[in-house]
Amino acid sequence: MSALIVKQAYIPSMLEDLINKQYKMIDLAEAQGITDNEEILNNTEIMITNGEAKVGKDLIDKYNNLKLIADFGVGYDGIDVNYAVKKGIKVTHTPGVLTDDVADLGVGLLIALSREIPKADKFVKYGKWQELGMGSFSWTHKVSGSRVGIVGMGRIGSAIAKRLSAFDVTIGYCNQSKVDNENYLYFSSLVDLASFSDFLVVCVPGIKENCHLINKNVLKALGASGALINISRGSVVDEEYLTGALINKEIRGAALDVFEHEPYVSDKLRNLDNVILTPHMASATWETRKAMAQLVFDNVTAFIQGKELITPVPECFKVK
Ligand SMILES: NC(=O)c1ccc[n+]([C@@H]2O[C@H](COP(=O)([O-])OP(=O)(O)OC[C@H]3O[C@@H](n4cnc5c(N)ncnc54)[C@H](O)[C@@H]3O)[C@@H](O)[C@H]2O)c1
Ligand SMILES: O=C(O)[C@H](O)[C@H](O)COP(=O)(O)O
Repeated sequence: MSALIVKQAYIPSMLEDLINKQYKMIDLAEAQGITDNEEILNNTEIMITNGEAKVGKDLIDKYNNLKLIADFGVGYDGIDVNYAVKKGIKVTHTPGVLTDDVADLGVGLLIALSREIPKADKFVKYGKWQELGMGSFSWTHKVSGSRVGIVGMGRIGSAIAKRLSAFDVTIGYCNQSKVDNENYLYFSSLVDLASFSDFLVVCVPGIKENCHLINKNVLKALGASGALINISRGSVVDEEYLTGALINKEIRGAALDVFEHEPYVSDKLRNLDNVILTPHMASATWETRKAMAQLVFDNVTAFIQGKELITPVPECFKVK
């Protein structure tokens, strides 16, 4: 008999279909992933979840026979990976297959923010151009040749740097280690990187250590001509301070795909016109979601067949 699988949190139906075709999966997502059913708690070997869903010690301890937690997503900040690994439970995620999409959106947001594309679109659609005439839309800011600071030069950060290099920008970055590219300027201080940057693009994981990494000091250093782009995790940015900084024009603007209390976004932030807000959709294309679903399925299958896992969460860098 195949291993018992629980669906702990939201995953797309294409992944459910893949799993259900071959295995038996119990849907606990609607009950917020919690059950008291002894049979499920004693027999579940595989949990499928997403990286933001809370899979902490208490939940892990409820399962007596859990062997694999398969995360639909590259980020695994919701999962207590250290505790799972201590208990001999393996964790997999979906790195790589979503890198292009997240980088594409990051670059798209940067350009849309700087050239004020959403505002310009509304200006034409709502008849303002016809009403006010030629030259009535205010000038925007240039992207080509600017200075871009990447916070976290991993898979996604590097893909953003590569794309932006075609715009002749100067790339600076902070990372846990220097990368092998002499064209990129390494900064050991995030405040110095922010001072250097016209655009600061956040690409680090939402681990505890990175909570409010982008804080008052960093935003002050970014300054009135600087803009923030965040496509990583909402927890990395002090959203309350950022909102004030945007209101007071301490920074020029922000483009955010992720928020501290998703899906809640404060009225203050939503009402600003120097922000672009998207609903955590950086990896949400049909093509990428299909590849992510397949990778979760392949990891589950490798586990069931006793083969090496395809994309285990790296042992060297765990959420504490
Ligand atoms: N918006 C979305 O839908 C979406 C989609 C995919 C990924 N993400 C987020 O993007 C994150 C990055 O993904 P990735 O595949 O590039 O991961 P990655 O592990 O390849 O890269 C992360 C990089 O951040 C660096 N880093 C970590 N903490 C740092 C710090 N304090 N200062 C400087 N550098 C630091 C690491 O050295 C690493 O190079 C994920 O963890 C996830 O949270 C968001
Ligand atoms: O970490 C990730 O991979 C992303 O945040 C993930 O792709 C987003 O998934 P969602 O929250 O849209 O289900």
